[in-house]
Amino acid sequence: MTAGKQARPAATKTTASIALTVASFTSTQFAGAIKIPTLDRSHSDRVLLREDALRHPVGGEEEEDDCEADGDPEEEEHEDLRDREPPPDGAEREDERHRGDRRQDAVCSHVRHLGPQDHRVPGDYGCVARSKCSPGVPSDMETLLLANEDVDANTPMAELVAAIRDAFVAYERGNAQMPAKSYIDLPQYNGDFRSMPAYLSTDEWDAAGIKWVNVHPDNPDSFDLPTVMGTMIYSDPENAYPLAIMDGTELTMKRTGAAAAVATDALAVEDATSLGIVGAGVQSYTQLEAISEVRDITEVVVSDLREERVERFVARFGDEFDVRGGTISEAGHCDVLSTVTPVEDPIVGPRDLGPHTHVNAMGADAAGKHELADEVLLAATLVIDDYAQTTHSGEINVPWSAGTLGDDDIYGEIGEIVAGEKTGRTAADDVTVFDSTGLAIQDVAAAHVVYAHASERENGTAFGLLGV
Ligand SMILES: NC(=O)C1=CN([C@@H]2O[C@H](COP(=O)(O)OP(=O)(O)OC[C@H]3O[C@@H](n4cnc5c(N)ncnc54)[C@H](O)[C@@H]3O)[C@@H](O)[C@H]2O)C=CC1
Ligand SMILES: CC(=O)C(=O)O
Repeated sequence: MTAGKQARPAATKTTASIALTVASFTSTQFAGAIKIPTLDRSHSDRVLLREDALRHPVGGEEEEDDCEADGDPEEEEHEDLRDREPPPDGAEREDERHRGDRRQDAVCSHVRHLGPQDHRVPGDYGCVARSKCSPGVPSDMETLLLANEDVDANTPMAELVAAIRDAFVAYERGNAQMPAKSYIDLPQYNGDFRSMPAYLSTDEWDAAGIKWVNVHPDNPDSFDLPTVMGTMIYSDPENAYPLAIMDGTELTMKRTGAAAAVATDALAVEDATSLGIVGAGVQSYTQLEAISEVRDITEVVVSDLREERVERFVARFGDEFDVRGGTISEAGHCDVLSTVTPVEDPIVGPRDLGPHTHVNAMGADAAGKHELADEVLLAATLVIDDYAQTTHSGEINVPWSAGTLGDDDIYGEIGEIVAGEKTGRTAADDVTVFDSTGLAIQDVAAAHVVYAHASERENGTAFGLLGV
């Protein structure tokens, strides 16, 4: 065990969050974040637009009376397994979409550029959009339907990584409510459903929602569908209005990559330049996209049982990185390794890793899944995302249930590190492991980013879901 490693039992979790975790495996905590501006001026102040701050350096007090966004939040195009065309620029898609006039009034607002007193690190999103509308009787409210391409086009990765970091901090400080992920197991279909509700409050915004998501590993071969598909409902925490319904599939890919990036930033060697990926499926793409935001990755080694997946990955990133297929051990000897497979028998042993490799163990997110050999977990500085979820369904769930690995072997939660309560990698650390199960607060934070940009750019389709 690495010097300085400490136990991280559940009992040390903040009272509010652990109480909810233990008390409820059903979804009762709803509500979302970005505000319907017609209702409340103060709440609409919380819509955060990082790009605007990039256009207007911190320090200005300038105010504008419109909320047009002229930036493209994600220049980089992204492909998924289903060969979709890269999304057009969101601003250019406006004409293609139905849009209610009243929603334009509701969405539009006023952009206040942050002064120095507003600047904060981490998670500096820049400026704050707010409504110029007065509070009033709720009427003509509409819900924004955001399809896959809308989510993709409105999720700038650097901003998402910052938002996920903030979400981990909020959770650590007890400013989030997140029942543990609940599962509906469907062994007859080799799959399951999960419900993932959360509310979180950062220094500058609060947000809430729920993701309904599945894992069906046979889907690609049997139905030409992704293994993981999700639907996200993003609601106003103040009045519970459903602000948006968005594709949770793309959202999951992005926020899973962003979580790995936050952990990599905290735990990988500073000068990491190489990334290995084991499992070249849907989630693998955003591992590279996100991790390259926090380290100067130049070399990538990707490993998969299926050669066509490796080839596809190499084709996607070959122009940007020195990327090649390789063995698990070659991938594991990179500075950073992300494992994103659904295996139940470990495929990464101690000899497959370099002396200082940081491993993002992303694939194990259900009871029985297990990618890394127990020897790796026991020798590593082991960081988890959430005690209740990782002991139930994360990378450690199998050895923890067997008693092979105990609480004393867990160094801490990622929130403790990014909140500054525990140190990240030190010179004494060898292999580090981040055990990610995927937290609902990640989805809510990601939805917050998507909704802010999509509504600002008037992307998506607004419709009167509730008729109020
Ligand atoms: N931690 C988190 O937040 C999340 C975790 N996941 C989990 O990540 C895993 C991957 O998800 P997707 O990429 O969506 O699935 P996918 O089905 O698209 O990709 C999985 C890949 O793993 C490969 N693979 C399977 N066994 C392998 C082995 N022994 N060696 C090398 N490669 C192997 C498959 O050929 C496939 O290319 C799943 O277990 C999923 O449940 C998914 C989303 C979020
Ligand atoms: C699939 C899953 O468990 C997640 O999105 O966290």
